[in-house]
Amino acid sequence: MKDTIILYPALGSGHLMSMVELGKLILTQNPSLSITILILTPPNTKINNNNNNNTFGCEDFPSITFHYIPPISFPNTLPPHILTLELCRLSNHHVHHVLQSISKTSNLKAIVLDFLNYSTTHITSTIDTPTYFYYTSGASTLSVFLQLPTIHKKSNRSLKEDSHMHLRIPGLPAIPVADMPEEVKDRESQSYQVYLEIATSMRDSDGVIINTFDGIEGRAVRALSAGLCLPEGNTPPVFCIGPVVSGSAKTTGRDDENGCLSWLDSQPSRSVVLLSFGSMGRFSRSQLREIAVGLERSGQRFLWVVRSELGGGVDSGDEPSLEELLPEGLLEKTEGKGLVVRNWAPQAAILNHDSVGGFVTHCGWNSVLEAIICGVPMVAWPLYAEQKLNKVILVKEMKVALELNNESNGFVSGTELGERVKELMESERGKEIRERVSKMKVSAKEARGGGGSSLVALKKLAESWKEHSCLNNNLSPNSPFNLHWQ
Ligand SMILES: O=c1ccn([C@@H]2O[C@H](COP(=O)(O)OP(=O)(O)O[C@H]3O[C@H](CO)[C@@H](O)[C@H](O)[C@H]3O)[C@@H](O)[C@H]2O)c(=O)[nH]1
Repeated sequence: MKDTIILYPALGSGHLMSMVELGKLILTQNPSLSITILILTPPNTKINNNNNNNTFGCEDFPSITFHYIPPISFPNTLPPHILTLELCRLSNHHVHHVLQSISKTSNLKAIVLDFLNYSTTHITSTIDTPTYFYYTSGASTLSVFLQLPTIHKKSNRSLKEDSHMHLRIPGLPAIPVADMPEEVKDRESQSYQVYLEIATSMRDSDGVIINTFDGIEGRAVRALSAGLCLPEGNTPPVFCIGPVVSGSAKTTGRDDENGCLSWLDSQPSRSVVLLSFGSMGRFSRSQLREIAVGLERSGQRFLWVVRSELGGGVDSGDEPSLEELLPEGLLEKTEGKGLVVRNWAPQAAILNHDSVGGFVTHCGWNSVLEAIICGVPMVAWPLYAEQKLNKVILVKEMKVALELNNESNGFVSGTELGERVKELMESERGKEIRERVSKMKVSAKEARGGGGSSLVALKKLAESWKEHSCLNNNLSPNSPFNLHWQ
């Protein structure tokens, strides 16, 4: 029987693609393993059986197979982050059946859950297969999240009541409580309970795989690995195997549907600022106009991926035109010097283009890593989730980004944006940031090269799997857990 690792990404392309890349990395170092990736189907949609290894860029990895979890129907009115968690919870009985069936023909060596799929630990805790988490953000934010159960025990106040204070965590700069994710600021909220459970599950797991490397978060990685962040002594083993980025970030792939790459070909080296805000970042019309004003004032060349708030709700597809959204004449005035594209652009390949010299980012971790491996300095404009924490690390610790001043409601003025973009591209401080990120680009390559820290961590991880002898007997159809789900 073949030794098999199960990977279970959360819903959403960022989580799925990152896990697929992790699978490829594992196989590159351990070719005798086989990998099964479980894929959640978005609620109320049909299963897409047409996807095969080619769809995920796995044509060279026949040992990776994909298993689609059948779709679940439930009201689509939940906020996206709760919907993701709920879908996983409701899919657990399917996952149990899948594990049962795979265990008949393979030695299940380990299960790797996206941290958002923590509810599947209810299943994995009943079977004798080690459970690991894949944390798709950095070591610094992981250190912060792992504190939650400790903070919860020590105080009965909500973080929102202490927003003027700072958290002191070994290996990290002082973290303003105001920059903590909104989801964990109110103890009475559902999301607070969820993140508390995620943190507890990660602490209790067999290990946490982190998409980072020593060269960018060395202090945080060392403090975390040495158990300094959790003095109670329950730090899980951590494996920093990054940077794991999508295939297109590593190549100069010419998938250029909306002409971004050919437009960049006509621009001077390192002259263009990219503005792109992840898979979900959307702005109000007034904020979009202010960005336009700021870009014009900055005098810099730009490539801007515009995504507006939807008029009639996310599902209506009701989107105003660019002409309606942007100040009159902007597109004509900036012709040749600026390119505005709608909704999506091949970001990784753009960052890899020689003409790009700066990046205004929402601080999503994949975007941060893509910028670092291309040596592109950043302006940090966090929007939601753990992005404000990433900003603190990018600005205060790694010193590869400039911070934007915003109003209490998050609104950024055109003047502020224009000044920061200009500072990044033209000032001495911008030059220092560029030099620092260029060094990190080199260390990213070293981390993943022979003898590099990430390959060493990956080897350690694979050794921990080898130690586990196959004991899948608890997956028998009569196990108490099985009865529970029937
Ligand atoms: O026009 C676009 C916009 C995005 N991307 C790609 O989409 C991914 C976006 O990932 P990321 O930067 O991590 O942003 P989110 O999609 O917002 O990621 C979620 O997941 C991340 C990893 O856990 C968290 O750090 C973020 O806060 C959370 O919002 C990246 O690979 C981008 O290259 C494109 O290719 N084109």
